[in-house]
Amino acid sequence: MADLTLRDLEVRFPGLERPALEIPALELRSGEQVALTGPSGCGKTTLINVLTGLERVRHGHVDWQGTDLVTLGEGARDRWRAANVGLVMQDFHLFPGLSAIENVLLPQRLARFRLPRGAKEEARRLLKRVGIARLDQPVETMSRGQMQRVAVARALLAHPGIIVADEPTASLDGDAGTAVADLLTGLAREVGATLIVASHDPRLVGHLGRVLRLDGGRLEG
Ligand SMILES: Nc1ncnc2c1ncn2[C@@H]1O[C@H](COP(=O)(O)OP(=O)(O)OP(=O)(O)O)[C@@H](O)[C@H]1O
Repeated sequence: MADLTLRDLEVRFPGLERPALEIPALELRSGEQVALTGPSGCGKTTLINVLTGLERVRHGHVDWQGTDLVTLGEGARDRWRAANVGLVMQDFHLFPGLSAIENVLLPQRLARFRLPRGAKEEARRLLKRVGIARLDQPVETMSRGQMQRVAVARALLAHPGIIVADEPTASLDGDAGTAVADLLTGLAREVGATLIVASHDPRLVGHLGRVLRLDGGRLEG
């Protein structure tokens, strides 16, 4: 579903002497589970933004199964991301005032005129799968671990071939972090999605089949 071929990638930002990212070649197999680690400022978030089409690339190729994100304009990248990528962020990005199930459904509500058939049933199933019992509970009354589990359910609703998480357990304590780490890896495996996780968390990195280390914008090893 989601083979990646990355070539000659170079990302520069104004004010930085060296490229923020410089990766001659990288390949991921469909269904692979990959951790992205490295010291602060090494380029993890930039690489995630490149792989999900959030950051426009001017130099190189970012080819997901024949779709080179470098050739797409912003609108086309947004549509590609909505169809192919489930995102989980460190600080959840949930909407306060909406319930758990409304948060799971929100991206589909915004992307389409009306909810696709079966979306509500799938949202209920996913919330149960991630261990959320009160589907109508307003998210701002939930624990941080519960909030992240709602965000994991939301990321999976459109059945993405690629799941990308940026420090998904960084703001969670012991058991909550372990639960989210187990869910992300277990669910990605269940649906056959490629999983890419930027993380320092050994609870999570230890679960992933492959570890990519960035240092100064370059991959080590
Ligand atoms: N929009 C931008 N403009 C200028 N410099 C940027 C921009 N975004 C990132 N950078 C710089 O690029 C480098 C890589 O940043 P990035 O956020 O990808 O690192 P990171 O590995 O995710 O760090 P952290 O672990 O602290 O989140 C840093 O030197 C950062 O200051």
